[in-house]
Amino acid sequence: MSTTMTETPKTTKLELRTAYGPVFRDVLSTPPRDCTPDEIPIIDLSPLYSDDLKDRVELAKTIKVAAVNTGFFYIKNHGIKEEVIADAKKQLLSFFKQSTEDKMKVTQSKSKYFNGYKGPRTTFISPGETVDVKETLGWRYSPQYDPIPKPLDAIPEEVKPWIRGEDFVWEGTSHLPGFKDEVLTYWASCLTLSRKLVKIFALSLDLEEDYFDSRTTYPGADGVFNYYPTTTEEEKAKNTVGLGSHTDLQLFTLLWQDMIGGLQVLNKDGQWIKAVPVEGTIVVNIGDFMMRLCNDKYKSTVHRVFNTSNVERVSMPFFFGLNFNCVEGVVPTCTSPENPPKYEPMSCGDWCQLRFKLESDEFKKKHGIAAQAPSALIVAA
Ligand SMILES: O=C(O)CCC(=O)C(=O)O
Ligand SMILES: [Fe+2]
Repeated sequence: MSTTMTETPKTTKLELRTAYGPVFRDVLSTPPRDCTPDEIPIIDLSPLYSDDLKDRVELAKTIKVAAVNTGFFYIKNHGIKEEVIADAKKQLLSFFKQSTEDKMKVTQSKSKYFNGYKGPRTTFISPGETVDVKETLGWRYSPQYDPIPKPLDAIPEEVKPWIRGEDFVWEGTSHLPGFKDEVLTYWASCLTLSRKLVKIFALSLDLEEDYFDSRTTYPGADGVFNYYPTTTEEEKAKNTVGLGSHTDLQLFTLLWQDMIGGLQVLNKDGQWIKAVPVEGTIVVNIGDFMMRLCNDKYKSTVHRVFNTSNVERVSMPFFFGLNFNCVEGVVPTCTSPENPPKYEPMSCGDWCQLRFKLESDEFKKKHGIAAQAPSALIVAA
């Protein structure tokens, strides 16, 4: 006897942290699989550099398709030189290979604005998963390093309180030859590319191409180095994350990842898919603030990292957003009487600050001891 039954796929609830409190997503229990080219396409960015508006509009259409679909895509021919990336990666390794004592010279506890070093297993981005195994070094926007020169005596008063870069990151790494120079060269290249790419995003949302230009003069431009050590057998058995499930906060992220793999993306069906490394590309993903601006038309996609390989993995994300003092709600082309704004205007700076603070407060609450001793291994999560 045979019976036909349609099996409903099993799902679990994934809790995500947002500045407004937890939200939940249904996730299929089927194991992660490689992404298809439709889900995370490789987009040739050459038209970004074309003088012909038609080319740029075509590119905007392609990006729009990816942005409404998974919210993740790879870019090739992006214009950032291979040697700039290689130098940054070399500096990343020279930083993380130091002794804990040397890394702690730039500990994030010295920072007012979440700059600096966070040791392994000291963050906890996803409430329902384990602590994050990764180590991180972060630095934020400083006008003196902007590739578009900014006379420091002409910074508008309303912008000043929102400048988040802090010099202790460069002072505490000055013993590493070429570090500041090569890291900032990479950061400046990411910033230049982002300012070009945001124009394409503007076109894709039927805005004037220069809509975001005046809104990104002193932008959110956070550089991060991530180092994922190998996970122990015990950690693997506990499904320990390199970096737990989260969305990024700003307009979009440029994410350079090495060839080790481990990045996973939650697709529209709630299936985890692997964003397999593609040589010569950078991953782009949409952040929460973009999703707010376009009234959910583009998705801020959940992603996470597992380093289950037997070697270290590194990545270099760059988070790009509006001027932190810029208060912005849903843009005019993304709302109508039938589609009223779902979000109140808010400054990008407040939005980021709210969530960073929430994450660090919750870590301290749940893992108080480890928070005081950042290099400590967490035994019970
Ligand atoms: O390491 C990666 O591939 C992803 C990093 C990431 O998602 C982040 O730092 O926000
Ligand atoms: Fe991320």
